[in-house]
Amino acid sequence: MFSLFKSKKNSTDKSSAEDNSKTESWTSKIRQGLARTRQNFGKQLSSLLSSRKIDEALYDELETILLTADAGVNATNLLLDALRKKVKRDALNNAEQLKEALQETLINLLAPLAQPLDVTTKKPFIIMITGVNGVGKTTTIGKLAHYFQSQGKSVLLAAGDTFRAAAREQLLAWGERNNVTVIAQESDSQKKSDPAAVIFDAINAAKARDIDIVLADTAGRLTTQMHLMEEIKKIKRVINKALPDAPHEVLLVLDANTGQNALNQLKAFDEALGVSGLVLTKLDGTAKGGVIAAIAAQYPQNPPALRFIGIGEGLEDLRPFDAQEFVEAIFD
Ligand SMILES: Nc1nc2c(ncn2[C@@H]2O[C@H](COP(=O)(O)OP(=O)(O)OP(=O)(O)O)[C@@H](O)[C@H]2O)c(=O)[nH]1
Repeated sequence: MFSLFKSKKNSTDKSSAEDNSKTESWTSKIRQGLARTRQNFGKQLSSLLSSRKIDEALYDELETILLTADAGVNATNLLLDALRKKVKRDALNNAEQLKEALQETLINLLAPLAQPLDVTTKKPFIIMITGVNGVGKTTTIGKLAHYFQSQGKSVLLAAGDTFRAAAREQLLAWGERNNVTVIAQESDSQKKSDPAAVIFDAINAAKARDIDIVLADTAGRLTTQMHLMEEIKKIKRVINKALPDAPHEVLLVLDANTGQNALNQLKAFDEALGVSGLVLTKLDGTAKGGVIAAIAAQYPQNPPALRFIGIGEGLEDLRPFDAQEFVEAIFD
């Protein structure tokens, strides 16, 4: 009894130690991933806030810093208004207090975006991945599959990007390495590519194999390519035929480098498909992580669910979005 208890305790200690080291490694990873934004935004802030009194000139400079970090006009105004109120209410009078107040204001703005994806409500849980060309859809699918597998879920991939041959190969290679089934059409150039049919087959395979999650890739498309926007609507309809009430999640992948244009992409894909969640990729490649604030401020009443953020090309470089963790990582 005692030894059982002891061994259990040891294993709990071990797993909590593992959890702690995982958290720590993610914390340092996210700091590293967001280094550019921190160097741009955090450093400018630090120099602005060091040894300055809180006056109109400081607010003006802060406005410029937020705008250059791609926070956009709405988010910048919201943040500055909230900050002014806080300064007044709490009678803040030094830069260090202002910095803390800004962190808090930012966390308040971003926190509503943090809505984790619950994949346990359906089985198989069908996730359709969309977005414009090159934003990182296929890479995100590899990372998501890795993430869900690490949570003990079984995953099946549908190579629905039949347009770009490399996307199919990318998924197949990933599936082979990680022992995940990938449903793809045969690489027979004579055959007409039909992304909807590939995803339809994948859903049936997932049902037959009792798989937890299907990740369906789709080809990149510009929102102005009307025929391709019609095609993606059709893919969604076909998914729904394969499994009523699916897809359970329409994930729009946005590249953090696209700045304010991300808002236009969100609007257009949402109108076409009804987007239920976002992934913001390549935050490591940009000094302008402020786009996240722009997304939050665009829909203050009904903020979109930012499910995951991508901070690198590696399999581990994707995590659920956490507002506090993010804000702490962009401050010096
Ligand atoms: N630095 C960095 N690179 C990323 C990230 N996510 C994806 N990439 C890179 O972005 C490039 C495009 O990624 P893909 O996954 O092929 O993009 P896609 O959206 O599937 O592309 P299309 O199918 O052509 O629309 C690749 O070189 C990826 O390695 C990220 O979070 N950080």
